[in-house]
Amino acid sequence: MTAALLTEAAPAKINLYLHVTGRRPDGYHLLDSLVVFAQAGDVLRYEPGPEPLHLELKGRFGQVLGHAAAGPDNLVMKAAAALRGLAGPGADVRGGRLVLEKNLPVASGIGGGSADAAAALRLLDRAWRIDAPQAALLAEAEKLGADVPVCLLSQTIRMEGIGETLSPAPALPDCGMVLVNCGQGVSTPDVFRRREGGFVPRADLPESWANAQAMAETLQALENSLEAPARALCPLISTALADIAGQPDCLIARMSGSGATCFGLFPSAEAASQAADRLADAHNAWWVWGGGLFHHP
Ligand SMILES: C[C@](O)(CO)[C@H](O)COP(=O)(O)OP(=O)(O)OC[C@H]1O[C@@H](n2ccc(N)nc2=O)[C@H](O)[C@@H]1O
Ligand SMILES: Nc1ncnc2c1ncn2[C@@H]1O[C@H](COP(=O)(O)OP(=O)(O)OP(=O)(O)O)[C@@H](O)[C@H]1O
Repeated sequence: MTAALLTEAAPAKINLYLHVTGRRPDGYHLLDSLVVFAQAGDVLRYEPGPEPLHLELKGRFGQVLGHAAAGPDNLVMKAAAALRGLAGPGADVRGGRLVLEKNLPVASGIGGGSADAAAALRLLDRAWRIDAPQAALLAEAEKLGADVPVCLLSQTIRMEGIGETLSPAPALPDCGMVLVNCGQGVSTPDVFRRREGGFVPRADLPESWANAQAMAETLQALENSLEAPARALCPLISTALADIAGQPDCLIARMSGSGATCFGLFPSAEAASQAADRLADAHNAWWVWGGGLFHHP
């Protein structure tokens, strides 16, 4: 198998809006969200070999997860273990080295760990010749985390239920995106626990938008229901949102997922990249990225 086939992108997930629409008896929250993926992401590589499967962490945020985090608790290794259970007689399950280039901040609302788990499912399904049906991969993804099914597909999609109900999204216009993370990890369960107030209805979306401006107008009327509790835990979210919104050409600034990463939408990838350069100059310890959306090959 060529190197290209043994490499998988794990793009960042961004919730353009996120409504908490209800709560299940087991405590999990029902959501309605428009999910897109950015060209920013982690990268997973696999070198098959005779030794037991193991994981190495590289990249700016590899250290944050720490050495111990390359063990069985890493979502990549959990995904590999789940995939072994799907292997039929024609499969060629091997050991070897997985290398995770961790470019995305950890516990940051852009699904880094979920994207890594999804990338591991896609990559090892191919490399080990398991060729599992997509429904079987989605079922394993669901067990690994609420965001893993959407990350398995890594395409613009509407996400409902607790994350498992995926349906086609409106056609997106061309646009650019800036991502800003202040460096403070935010725990997803803590943010859900701190949420106050009632539930928010499912959004009413058009079939498509004529341009990024029109999409931003729709999003202005929607919300991220987790933004208030996340701001209470991490006040720098408010600074990040104000700084993104203050950039020329910014159409809207919002928080993704359970935070703390915030995004801004721009009319083009170029405008986003210029805004990112300015934001990075102003906050050189923060993680800042600007560019286009990820389109699944
Ligand atoms: C906030 C989002 O990022 C939006 O895309 C996701 O819903 C969170 O997805 P995730 O990080 O993969 O979440 P999981 O690892 O499955 O769950 C972490 C914790 O978040 C809470 N949780 C998560 C998803 C959900 N729909 N309702 C919840 O209440 C639960 O307390 C759960 O124990
Ligand atoms: N490969 C991984 N990358 C990042 N975190 C991982 C990984 N494997 C396990 N984890 C654990 O998962 C926790 C959540 O990290 P992650 O980066 O996925 O959160 P998040 O960006 O808030 O995700 P979401 O948007 O899905 O809520 C981390 O605190 C970490 O301990």
